[in-house]
Amino acid sequence: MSSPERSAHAADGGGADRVWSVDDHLDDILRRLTPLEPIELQLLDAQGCVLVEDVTVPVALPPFDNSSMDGYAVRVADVAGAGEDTAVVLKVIGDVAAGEAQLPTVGPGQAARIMTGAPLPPGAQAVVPVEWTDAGHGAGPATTMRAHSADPAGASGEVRVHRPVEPGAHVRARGSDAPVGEPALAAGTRLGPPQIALLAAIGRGQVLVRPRPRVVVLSTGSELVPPGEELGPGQIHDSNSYALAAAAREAGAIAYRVGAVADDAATLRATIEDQLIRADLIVTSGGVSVGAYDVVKEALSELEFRKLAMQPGKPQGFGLIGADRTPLLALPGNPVSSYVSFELFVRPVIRALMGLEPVRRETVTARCAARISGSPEGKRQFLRGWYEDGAVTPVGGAGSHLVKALAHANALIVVPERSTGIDEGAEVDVILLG
Ligand SMILES: Nc1nc2c(c(=O)[nH]1)N[C@H]1C(S)=C(S)[C@@H](COP(=O)(O)OP(=O)(O)OC[C@H]3O[C@@H](n4cnc5c(N)ncnc54)[C@H](O)[C@@H]3O)O[C@H]1N2
Ligand code: MOO
Repeated sequence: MSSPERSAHAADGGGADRVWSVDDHLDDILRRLTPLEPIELQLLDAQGCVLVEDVTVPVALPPFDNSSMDGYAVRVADVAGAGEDTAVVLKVIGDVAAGEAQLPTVGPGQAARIMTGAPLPPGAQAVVPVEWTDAGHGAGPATTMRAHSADPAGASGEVRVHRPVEPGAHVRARGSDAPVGEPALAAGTRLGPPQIALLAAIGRGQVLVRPRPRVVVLSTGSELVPPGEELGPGQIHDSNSYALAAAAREAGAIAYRVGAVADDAATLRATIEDQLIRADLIVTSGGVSVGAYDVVKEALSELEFRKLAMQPGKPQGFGLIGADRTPLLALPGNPVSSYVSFELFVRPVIRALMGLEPVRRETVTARCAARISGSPEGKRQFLRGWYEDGAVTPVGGAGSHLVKALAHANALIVVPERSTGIDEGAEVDVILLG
């Protein structure tokens, strides 16, 4: 936080007239949250979640010595003298396919056909790839084995081996990936596809994680109609509930979008109370300013409604509601304001509930490709921009109704409280979106 902001905040003191800085508002919200209780989830349901247990390897990975090639399991001494012109002839005693439980024993002068992933049979010490043999066909070097169904006799007869092998060649030793008892994943690890692969490989069907928060999103406004429906006089399409639900999902939450609620405090209150049963977090848009129809304020008097030193996103509401003290963030209704507010406050809340760090998006420094002017002094302004190759170009103006420009931006340009603009070519902080 910059020092001018601190002093602005200090000057405001506490109380209802206090103007909150962006950082103080977020810190205050985060301070009043507790991460969700860990639960056991099936592996795929745990994707993206944070592990809260240390997982150790219960069975060796791989669990048995197995072949890394399609070929022949052999005794090393038998093929020591094999060469291009001095093929060694071995008796083929059977097939070992992946999943085979009954293994033939490979004796001196013998070989077993073996497939990738199949257990190395007793007696064998290495695998000769099929390309180093005649595959049992009596001709020159083979490139492949014929399918067992087309060539069942290939599992018997003789094979000519053209090259020697070292002990352990083309064999993946038991425990060579992870021995029994070794730490597999530590508590605090976020489970992406590779971590899920490891958990599945070591046989874990479910794991203890912090779950994804269930986020109920609802918009308020009697002017709102869903996309897909015709607009009547004075009506607009509800874009916020869609944007916020999409953003919640992208942040890792399970989002439930509730249709727009009309500007009626009793209806809004009843709708929110109905939703509490399935909510770890409620996000509303609209109805938090100073108008006569600003129903969120009216319906949710237990929330704290604040003015923030930011643009867009000045009016914000926050509180814990219902018996379970469910956090509720009431965002302003202007579409850009609600989205920017989501990025700055709701996304960190979702991540904090999931135990994910860092909770804030990455900020980089960029060269400003065009002059920015008219930023409100004393407020942190978040302009939409396109960031590429270390430079950022403003997209659209500062208006908090400019949804199209928002859709063509990939970053938020942060104009600090002390500045009223940014010179072309000057350095500026940029929050990267997506
Ligand atoms: N006299 C004042 N008026 C306003 C102030 C102020 O300080 N004094 N603050 C302005 C600022 S800043 C903002 S932001 C807005 C916030 O107002 P609300 O949160 O009460 O939002 P609404 O009035 O419900 O709507 C504002 C605007 O956004 C449109 N909207 C609302 N919901 C949606 C939606 N789901 N999808 C698309 N568009 C939506 C709505 O139609 C309005 O145009 O207040 C300023 N006013
Ligand atoms: O502060 Mo409002 O959020 O500009 O549009």
